[in-house]
Amino acid sequence: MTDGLALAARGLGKRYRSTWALRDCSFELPAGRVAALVGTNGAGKTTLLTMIAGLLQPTDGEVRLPATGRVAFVAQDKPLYRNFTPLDMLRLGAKLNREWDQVRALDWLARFDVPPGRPCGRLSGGQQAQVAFAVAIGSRPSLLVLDEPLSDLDPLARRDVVNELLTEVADTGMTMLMSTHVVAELSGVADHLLLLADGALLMSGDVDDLLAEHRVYTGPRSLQPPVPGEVVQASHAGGQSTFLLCGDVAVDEPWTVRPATLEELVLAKLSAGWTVAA
Ligand SMILES: Nc1ncnc2c1ncn2[C@@H]1O[C@H](COP(=O)(O)OP(=O)(O)OP(=O)(O)O)[C@@H](O)[C@H]1O
Repeated sequence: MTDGLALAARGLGKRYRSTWALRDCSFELPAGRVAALVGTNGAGKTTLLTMIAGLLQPTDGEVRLPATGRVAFVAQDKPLYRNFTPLDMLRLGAKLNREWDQVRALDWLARFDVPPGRPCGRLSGGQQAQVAFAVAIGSRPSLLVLDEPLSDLDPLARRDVVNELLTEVADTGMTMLMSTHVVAELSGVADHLLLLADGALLMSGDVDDLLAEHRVYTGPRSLQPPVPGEVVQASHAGGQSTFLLCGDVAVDEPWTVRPATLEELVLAKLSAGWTVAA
């Protein structure tokens, strides 16, 4: 496996009976990145993350991790032992992991005001999520894999958890891969993107590179874009046309050109993916 990678997937696929949940998925994730796995419902996000965590056997292909790589996985339903207290969960984490950072795990519980001695079954959904994060952080992973990590949290807790996770990445050099379908939450958070639709990888790469490759052209209504390039999305309203193109070419008035936002790019790619699949 190439140095500097946190993860490489090659031809990865998973079939449930006759249906492929994920097919021919190949990508590399550089170490130290905050990567977002974005996709529609049923796109195959959980399937992919579970295979990366080693909890699900691929039908095809493989996941490669560095020899010293340690993966922590926080599943979407964040399973905990209901009768265990958060402190019990940390004790269990310390027993089950070769490396364990009790200070970081306790800090996480304290930071989010989780009562350390109350059974997990009597904690709120958001507090239970924080216990799962504390256990994952305590295990000192080189790759932290989070499936819809923010779904149980209120807007303030979402912001705080994202900030704390980014601090962990900066402090420890770990890589983070998190799934979401809330594209608006990614801006300023993710620096790497994996986009899935209908079991296929539509796009992957550094966010800055992907944004640099795409432009939005707006001008008078026209069936064709004003410059050459792959049309990711075209829309026409009134007397005006807008094209999101893969390519960056100067354009003459009355056309204007501007960079695409991450949200525009993701939504355009997902709509195009669905059109192709239909
Ligand atoms: N155990 C299973 N048996 C059969 N089919 C499954 C199983 N798990 C998932 N699938 C199917 O595989 C596809 C991908 O599911 P997956 O849960 O990976 O998607 P997802 O992107 O995580 O979806 P969501 O955003 O709704 O959580 C779906 O069509 C789903 O119905």
